[in-house]
Amino acid sequence: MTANDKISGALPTPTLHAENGVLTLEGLALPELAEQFGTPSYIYSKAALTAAFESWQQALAGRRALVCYAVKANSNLGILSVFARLGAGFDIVSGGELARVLAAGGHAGKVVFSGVGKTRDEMRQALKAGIRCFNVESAAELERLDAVAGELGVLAPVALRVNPDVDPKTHPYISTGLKGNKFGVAFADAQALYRRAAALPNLRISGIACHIGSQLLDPAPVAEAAQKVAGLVDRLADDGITLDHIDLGGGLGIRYRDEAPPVVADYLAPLLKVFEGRNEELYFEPGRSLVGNAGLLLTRIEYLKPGETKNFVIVDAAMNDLARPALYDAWHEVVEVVAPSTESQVYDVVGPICESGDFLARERRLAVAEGDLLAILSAGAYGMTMSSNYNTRPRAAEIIVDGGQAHLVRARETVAALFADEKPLS
Ligand SMILES: Cc1ncc(COP(=O)(O)O)c(C=O)c1O
Ligand SMILES: N[C@@H](CCCC[NH3+])C(=O)O
Repeated sequence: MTANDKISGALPTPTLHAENGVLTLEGLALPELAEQFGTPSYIYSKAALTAAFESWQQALAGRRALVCYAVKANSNLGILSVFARLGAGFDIVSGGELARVLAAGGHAGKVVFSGVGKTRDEMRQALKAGIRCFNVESAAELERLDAVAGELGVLAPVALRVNPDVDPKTHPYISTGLKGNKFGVAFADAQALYRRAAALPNLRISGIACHIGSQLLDPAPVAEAAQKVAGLVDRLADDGITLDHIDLGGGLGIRYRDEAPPVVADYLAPLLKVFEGRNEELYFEPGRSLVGNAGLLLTRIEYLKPGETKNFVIVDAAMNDLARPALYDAWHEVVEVVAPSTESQVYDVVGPICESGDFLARERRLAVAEGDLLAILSAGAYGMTMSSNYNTRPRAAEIIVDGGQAHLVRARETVAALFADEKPLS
């Protein structure tokens, strides 16, 4: 077995390699990045981000379509600027995300605004910026948007997010298109709501949207939802309501462990078949599939702690940095950054936070010693964006590597900054 084999087998990030027994991302050695930027740090590969975006664009070539990156997956300005330059649109769920997109050089005219709880302020902000479309999620929101647009003297472009009641066969916390979910308007109510929207003076009906869930590995439920939506679009046309776009949401899954998600072209094929011969522009809102495997979390081992029933590796990253394992029992591959020379043992990889749920991985065979580095893979999506300051832990630094250069795109937080806006009671 070579030193490289000892690090790992197939790595899910296309630009992550083992070279002479050391993990490198776009040719940059992870131990040197740890020296330069400290740990824990999120490290992303621009080439991997670009390749992921291009696979969407290639799969949609020849079709009028807009890929709106779902900002919630990773909202760092560096990441957003990469996608903005590649021509992406953006799917946002808050005024904060809109501000980020604009600060990163994204165009408001390519922004769609999803979410069930848009405030009046957020509506005003988005209308003034001139976003492409509001994905409206309830009757009450429709009325509010009409009123806010009326006050500003503008027309609000709208799509209704419909709930097609299709089972996406994913984790219950991240399925969004079933009847019991808070998202979207009931399919059966959609036609009447479109008629209502058409009667409101300050709305311009633009499209229809749906999103059934995340980490989808099977294209069939999405195609089923698309079929339902296409039927509804035809019934709306019979009512004299014509739509210029159909937004099919995000959801394509990635490989964390041994999943076999379809490549983008195979995921889209059954969907595109549904829309063959139709003229509506298609929008997509992928998040995870664009960033998930373009990033990793680099962490250093503080202690090895043999336990009574299990062994622990205590690292300097924790559930505040990467919440997915604690929240969903999600699996992230953990890899030694330097080919090990010691014997392996089975460990739980845990952080310093005072919660038994503070684990990053459980029951992993690792050959490690105090001070070694570990890479937690597939951490580019819903990693940093779901991080917190629990236990007054400053959040990690974020770095984008690009063709041999490493760019710090978010400095590590300082403890002082964490309570700068607080004061003791006088
Ligand atoms: C409306 C909407 N669009 C897009 C996404 C992005 O999903 P994913 O990261 O699974 O592609 C989500 C999250 O599930 C969402 O709720
Ligand atoms: N946060 C979830 C995905 C949520 C999708 C948002 N609609 C995850 O880490 O898998």
